[in-house]
Amino acid sequence: MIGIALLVLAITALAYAFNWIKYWTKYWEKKGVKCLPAVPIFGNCLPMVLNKKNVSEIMEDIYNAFPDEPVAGYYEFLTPRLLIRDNELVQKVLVKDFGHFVDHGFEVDEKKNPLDNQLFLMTGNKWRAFRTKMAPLFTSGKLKTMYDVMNEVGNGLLEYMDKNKANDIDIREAMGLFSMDIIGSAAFGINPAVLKNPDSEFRVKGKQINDPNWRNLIRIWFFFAFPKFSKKLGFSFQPRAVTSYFCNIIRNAIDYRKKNKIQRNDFVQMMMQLKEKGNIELKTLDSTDDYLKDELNEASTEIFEITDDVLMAQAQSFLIAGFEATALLLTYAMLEICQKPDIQDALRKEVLEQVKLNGGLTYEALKNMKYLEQTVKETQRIYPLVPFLTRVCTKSYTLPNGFTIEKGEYLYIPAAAIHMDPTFYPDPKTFKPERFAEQPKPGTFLPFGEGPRMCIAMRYAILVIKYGLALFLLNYRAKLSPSTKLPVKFHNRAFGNFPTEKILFNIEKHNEE
Ligand code: HEM
Repeated sequence: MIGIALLVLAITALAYAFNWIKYWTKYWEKKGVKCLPAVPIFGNCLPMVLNKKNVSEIMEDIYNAFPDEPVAGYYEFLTPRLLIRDNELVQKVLVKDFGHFVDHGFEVDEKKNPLDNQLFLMTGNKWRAFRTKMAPLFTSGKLKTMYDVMNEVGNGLLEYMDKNKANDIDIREAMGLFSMDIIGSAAFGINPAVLKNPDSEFRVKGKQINDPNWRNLIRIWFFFAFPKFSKKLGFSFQPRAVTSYFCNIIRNAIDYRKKNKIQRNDFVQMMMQLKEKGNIELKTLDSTDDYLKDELNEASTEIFEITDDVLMAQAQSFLIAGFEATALLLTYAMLEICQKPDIQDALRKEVLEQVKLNGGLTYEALKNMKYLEQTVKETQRIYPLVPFLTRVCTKSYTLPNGFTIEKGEYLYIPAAAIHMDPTFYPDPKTFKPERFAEQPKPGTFLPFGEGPRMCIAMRYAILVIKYGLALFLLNYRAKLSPSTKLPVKFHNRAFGNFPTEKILFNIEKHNEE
């Protein structure tokens, strides 16, 4: 008898689950939004799970399937997301009508995981208050001060290259070490010196953060696929063991400065100053913050407490963001210029000219390197490290065609697919830095996002990348090692563009040619 009851219960539960899944995989069809067929449970992500396609390719398929639609439907496993296709609509969502799409749409439990209390994951007015206070870290004045420290790390990169020049050099490894030393020294005054000690614990832990192992993959999949459920499960956005290691290092740096009364114009200093204030009052905006100008009208007197935890969350997220993103971009830029000697020559010519005009590889010299800047942009177009932007609708919004995006619906902006659209970038697969001699159309170039929520550290990242490339080109010529497997393949199961194999190159010092 009990057996039969259990069987009936199980069948009923299965029927409910099946109906629920069916309901969700028809979400967009019911709203009249076109989409490619979705598989129960996996939505449109089955090719990613089966290691057949990465997320950029899946989104590109949907983007290309509906060329006349402003939006298309996408299912991230069981979560329906709206893909914004039309570039004018992209611009509205990110900039003009930002007030309807303020948040990134990740669900975190800050009480369980205090380190998730970071700017990228913050929402609403709290985000606005912290963004306003943190933006001044990246003004030209601050970047110039950081640049002096970067120059010291540059010597470390040259020593590393000299030491390894007889062998194949793993570009990602070299650029990863360089990026770590730069962010550690320039923003935190830590000097990890990983270029000298590539096997140090600092480097090993740093590498673990984005390692596409199963544990990391499942945690991140959950965040994207089941945002509310992952919050209930208390998942942390970053691997906890690694983040607590970096928190300890930052805490020690702060204590050391306090004890020895050391002052530096960097991120740690700004954190210490904020902490002394005790809270942030959200009334108006700093004049140095150029991203939030549209929002200036809204005066408010909300007060946000600045706890140790909230500062530590910002600090460790900055440190971690500084490790990998800049390193990968440098890697892909090198990959392209290694294969195109004419571009490499033109870049070196510009670097030499500017160094001569400015009396060295100065901040001003870098600012004037326009072809180098175009090369960085073209690299980001082809290899956007964040292949799609996320938003959640925070206030319902009606499109010109009458379709309404409801509050709480999740949105994706398929940056990688837009970057490969021949309407905006003719011959999109070919690497042509000159195409950026003209400004791209609004809403078509999104490597750092756009609008008030765009990458806060964009100018810092571009500075590091330009500096790393210029310094390298000034001293070395590079070509790909015959051991590098082309075309470079990317991890299908990760949410960023991570190469699956080493990209190796060989270098020659210019004065030795
Ligand atoms: C090449 C390097 C980098 C790339 C390509 C990149 C890209 C991005 C993108 C696409 C976003 C989301 C923008 C949006 O939703 O519109 C973002 C946000 C953010 N990035 Fe970066 N980033 C880079 C480096 C960095 C670095 C070095 C830091 C810290 C030092 C950093 C800190 C942040 C923060 C805090 C946010 C959240 C901003 C907010 O929500 O207000 N990024 N970044």
